[in-house]
Amino acid sequence: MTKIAVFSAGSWGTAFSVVLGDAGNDVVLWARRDEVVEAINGKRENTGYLPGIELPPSVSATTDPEQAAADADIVVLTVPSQSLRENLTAWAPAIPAKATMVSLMKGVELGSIKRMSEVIAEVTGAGPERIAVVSGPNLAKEIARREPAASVVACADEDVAKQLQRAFHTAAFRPYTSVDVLGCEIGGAYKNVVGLAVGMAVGLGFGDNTTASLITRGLAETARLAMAQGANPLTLMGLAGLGDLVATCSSPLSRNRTFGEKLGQGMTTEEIYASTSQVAEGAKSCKSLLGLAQRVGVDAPIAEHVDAVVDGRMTALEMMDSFISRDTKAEMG
Ligand SMILES: NC(=O)C1=CN([C@@H]2O[C@H](COP(=O)(O)OP(=O)(O)OC[C@H]3O[C@@H](n4cnc5c(N)ncnc54)[C@H](O)[C@@H]3O)[C@@H](O)[C@H]2O)C=CC1
Ligand SMILES: O=C(CO)COP(=O)(O)O
Repeated sequence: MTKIAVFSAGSWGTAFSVVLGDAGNDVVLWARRDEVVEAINGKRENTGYLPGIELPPSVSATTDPEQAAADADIVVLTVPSQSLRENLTAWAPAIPAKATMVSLMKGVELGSIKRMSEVIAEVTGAGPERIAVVSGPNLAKEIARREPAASVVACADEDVAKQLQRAFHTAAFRPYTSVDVLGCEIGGAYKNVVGLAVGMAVGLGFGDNTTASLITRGLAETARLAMAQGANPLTLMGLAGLGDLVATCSSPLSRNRTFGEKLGQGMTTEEIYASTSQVAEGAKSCKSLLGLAQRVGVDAPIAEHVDAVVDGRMTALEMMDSFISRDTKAEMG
C-alpha cells in the first residue's frame, strides 16, 4: 500500500484524501487543531471544512507532523500558498528523502514571486523529479461527493507523473499526466484572479457576455504569461488552464468567484476577509502574478485591475469601465 501524508486538512486536503483513500492508499492527514483530528478519527468526518462527507476507512489524522510524514512515499502539500514556506520549513526534517512532494496549491508567493514548486525546491533542496503538481477543475465539495472529474498531474519526470497518476486514479477522479509543471501552476494561480474579476462582474449584475469576455481575455492573459516563461501553450488549453478557469468562473462554490462577487456588491476586502475563514488565493496572488508579468515583460491588465480593486484603489465598476475603454488592439498578439 502506498503511504501518503497530506498537509493539511482544509477543504481540498480533506477532499483529496477521499480520492487517495478510494484509490487504495494509506492516508494520514495532518491538521493544526485537535478538534479536527478528533472529528476525523472519531466521526470519520471533517465537520468544519467538509461536513456530511464520510471519509474512507484508510484515512486517519494527527497533529504531529513527524507521525504524519513517517515512511510516506508521497507528501501532499495543501496549505494557503502564502504560508507554505514557513510551514514547509518546519515540516521538512520529517519528510523522508525518498518521498515525492505534490503541490495542490494554486498561488504565487508574494515578495519572492515564486511558484509553489519553486518554494518546495528552495526549502527542501529536492530535485525536479521529486516535485509534482496536481491542478484542474476540482472544486473540493464536488470531488468529495465523488462527482466525475479530470485533473492533471505534472512532474518534470514523466515516469514519476505516471506513478502518481496510478496512485490518484479512482472511479470518479481521472488524472492525466504532463511534464509542464510551470504551465499547470500558472494556469492554476491565474484562474483565481480571473475568477475574482468574473465574480465582480456577477456582483455588479452583468450577464454572460461580460463573464465570457473576461474568461476569454483571462485565458489569453494567462497563456501570455505562461508562454513567456516557456510553458506549453496546449497546457493552457487543457484541464489546468481552460478547464479550471471555466469551473472557477462558473461555480458559486468557488471562493475566488464569491470573493469577487462580494467586491462587486460593494463590500471591502477587509469586510470579506472578516466574513470567511477559507482562502481565496487570487486576492493575494493578483499582486504576485502582476509582479511576475512585469518581470517577464508581458501585459497583464486583469491582474493589474483586480489588484487595484482588492487594494481599494479602484471600484469594481471602475475596473469594468477601464477594461472596455482601454486602447483597442488586435485580438491575437
Ligand atoms: N477548495 C478547493 O476546491 C480547491 C483548493 N485548491 C487549492 O488548495 C489550497 C488550499 O485550499 P483549501 O484547502 O481550499 O483552503 P481552506 O481554507 O479550506 O483550508 C486551508 C487549510 O490550511 C490551514 N491553514 C490556514 N492557514 C494556515 C497557516 N498559516 N499555516 C498552516 N496551516 C494553515 C487551515 O487550517 C486549513 O486546514 C489553495 O492553494 C487552493 O487554491 C485547489 C483545488 C481545489
Ligand atoms: O481551484 C479550485 C477549483 O479547481 C477551487 O477554487 P476556489 O479556490 O476559488 O474555491
